[in-house]
Amino acid sequence: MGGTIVVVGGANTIIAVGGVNGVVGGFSFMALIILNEGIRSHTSHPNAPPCIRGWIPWFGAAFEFGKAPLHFIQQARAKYGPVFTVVAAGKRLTFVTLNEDFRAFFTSKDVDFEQAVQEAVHNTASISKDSFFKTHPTCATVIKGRLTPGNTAMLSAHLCEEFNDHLENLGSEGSGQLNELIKSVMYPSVMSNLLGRCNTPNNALTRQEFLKKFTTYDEGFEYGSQLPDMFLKEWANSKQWLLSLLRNMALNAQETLYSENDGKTLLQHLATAISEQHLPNYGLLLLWASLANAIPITFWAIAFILANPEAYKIAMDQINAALRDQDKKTTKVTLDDLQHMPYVKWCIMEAIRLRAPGAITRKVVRPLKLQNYIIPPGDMLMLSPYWAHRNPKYFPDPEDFKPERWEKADLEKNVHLEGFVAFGGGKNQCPGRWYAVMELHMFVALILYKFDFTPLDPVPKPSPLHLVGTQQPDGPCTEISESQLECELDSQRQERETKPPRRRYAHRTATSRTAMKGEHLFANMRSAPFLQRVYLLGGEELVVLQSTMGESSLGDSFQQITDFNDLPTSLFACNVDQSVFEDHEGKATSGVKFGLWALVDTAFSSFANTLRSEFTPRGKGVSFTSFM
Ligand code: HEM
Repeated sequence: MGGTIVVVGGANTIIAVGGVNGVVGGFSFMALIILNEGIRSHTSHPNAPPCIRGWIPWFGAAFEFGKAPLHFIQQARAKYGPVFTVVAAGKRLTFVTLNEDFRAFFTSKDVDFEQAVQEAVHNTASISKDSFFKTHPTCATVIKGRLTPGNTAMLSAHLCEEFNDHLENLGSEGSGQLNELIKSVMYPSVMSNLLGRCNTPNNALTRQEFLKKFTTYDEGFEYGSQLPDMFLKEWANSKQWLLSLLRNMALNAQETLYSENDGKTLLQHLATAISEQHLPNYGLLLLWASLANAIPITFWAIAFILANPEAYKIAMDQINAALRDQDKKTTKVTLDDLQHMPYVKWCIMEAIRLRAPGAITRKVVRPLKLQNYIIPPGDMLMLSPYWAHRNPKYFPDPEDFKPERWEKADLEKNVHLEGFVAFGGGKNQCPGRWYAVMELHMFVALILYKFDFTPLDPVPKPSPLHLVGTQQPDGPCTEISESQLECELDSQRQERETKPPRRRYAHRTATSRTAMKGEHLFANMRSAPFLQRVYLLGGEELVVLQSTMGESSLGDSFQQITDFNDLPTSLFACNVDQSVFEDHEGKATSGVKFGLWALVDTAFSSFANTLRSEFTPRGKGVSFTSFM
C-alpha cells in the first residue's frame, strides 16, 4: 500500500517504500476464473495442493466468483481442504486458509513480498522493475522508522489541526454521502500531515481537482494494477496528474528543509533515501497506501457506531468526558485524550476487523512446505484477512459489530487479538498501522464531538460476500448450495427493488454495488474508451473490447446469445485455446489474444472491485448539524 512502497490490499494495498491493496490494504484481490471440472493435479508438482483449473465455461465461473468470492473460497476449502490452488489465466493462486499456516506465509524465507507486488507497483506508479527491487528495501526501512508509535505521536498535533481546519469547511449543517464527507476531510489532512503542510492543495479549486483525481486513481487501482494504461485512459490521466503534483511536492520537500515546527515530513525523509527522479512515484504509492484502507474503514467505523445506539451512547459519553467544554472550532485532541476514550478505539479496531483487506499476497520463490503439500515456486500465495476475521474460533459471532471483544486486547501495549491479521505480518507488515489507528481514533472522536449525524439510509446489509454459511473453527465449512446462493441473491435483489426509491438520499448501498446477475460487473469501466460493447451471455455480462475485436466479426447476434457455445467462432476459438490464458507474453503479439487478456484481467479486477465495493460504499447518506 498497500522506502519501499507496498501494495496492500486492498485490499488491499500497494506500497513499496514504503508498501501496496488491495487489495484494500492492499493488494489487488484478483478475480479468479474457476473451472467446474474439479481437481486435476499439477503434473510437474506431484505434491502440490489440490488444483482447481479451469476450462469452459471459464467466463461464467469468473462471474460466480465475482458474485460471492468468500462463498467461493469457502466452498473450495470445504471441498479441497485448507490449502488449494486456483489456476486462473495462467497464474497459480494458492490460498492459505488455516491460521496455523499464516506464520509461514508471513515469515518463511521461501516466499517474497517484493516479487509478489512488483508488477502492480510498475503499473500503478510507473516504477521500473530494477528500480523497485533496488530501492524498495531502503524505502521500507525509512517509512517503518518514521512511523513507529513514538514518531506517530509527534505527528498527532498537526494532524488534529488539519482535521479541525477541514471539518470547518463543512459548515454548520448539510447532508450528502458520508463517504464523500470523510474523503473531503481526510485526503487533504493526511496528505499534509505525511507529505508536508505546504504541499496540500489548499485552494478550493485544486483541492476539488485533487479529490477527483485521487478518487479515480483509487477506485481504478485494481484495474490499473493489471491492465496497461492504454486501456484505462481516464485512470492513467489521473495517475499522471497525481505524479506531477507529487513532483512539485517532492521539489518543495527538498527545498523546504525543516519548514515545519514538527520537523521533517515523511516525504522529506524519503528524499534522503531515494533519488529525486523516483521520489514522486514512491510518494504517490505512499499516499495511496495511507488512504486506500483508512478511508473506507473510517466510513464503516462511523456507520457502525451510528447504527448501534448503545455503542453511540458509550462512545459519546467517553468523547464528551475527555473533550469536555472544548471549543468546537479548534478542538484539541491529544494522545492523552484518546487514552480516555478506549471504547472508541475498540470501535475502530472492530471496524478494521470487519472491513480488513480482501487479500494479501506473497510469491513463492522456493518450494514451500505447507501441511503435507509442497507449493511450487512461482505460485502466488494468497491470504485473506477479511476471510480470516470471520473465524468464530478467534472471533465469536464474527459478523457482529462487537467493540467489547477488544477489551481483552492490550491495546495500550499495541497488542491485537489473536487471529487479527488486518495489517499483514512479517517484515512487510503495514508500517502505517500505529498511525492508522491513531488517525482513525482521532478523526472519529472529533467528528462525533463536533457534529450530530442523522443517517438517511440503513447500514448496508451484508452482501453476498458474507454468504459464507458458518465458518467452522479450523475445520471444514458449511457448504451452501448454488441454489441457496441464487435464492439469497434473488431475495436481496427483490428487497432492493421493492424498497421505495428515496429521491435525495437513496444511494445504492454496498450490497447493491456488488454485481448481480443482470447488473453491470464492469460499471467502473464504462467510461473506458476501449469498452465498446456489452452483451449479455446467459444473463451474465460479457464485455467486448472493440480495439482488438472488430465490430463486424461480432455483430449484433451477440445480443441473443444465451449459451457459451453460441459465441461467434472467432471468439469461441480463442476461448478454447488454453494457451491464450497461459502465455502472458503472447498478449503483445496478437490483437485478439491481447483483447482476451484484457477481458480476463478485467474479470479479475471485477472480483477485486466486488470486494472493494464492500469497502467503499456509495450509500449511507447522512445529514449533519454542528453541535455549536
Ligand atoms: C486501517 C488502515 C490500514 C490497513 C488495514 C492497512 C493494511 C496494510 C496491509 C495488509 C499491508 C500489507 C502487509 C503485508 O503484506 O503483510 C500494508 C502495507 C503498507 N501500508 Fe498499510 N494499512 C493501513 C493504513 C496505512 C497507513 C495509514 C499507512 C501510512 C501512513 C500505510 C502504509 C503502508 C505501507 C507503506 C505499506 C507497504 C509496506 C512495504 O512496502 O513493505 N498503511 N498495509
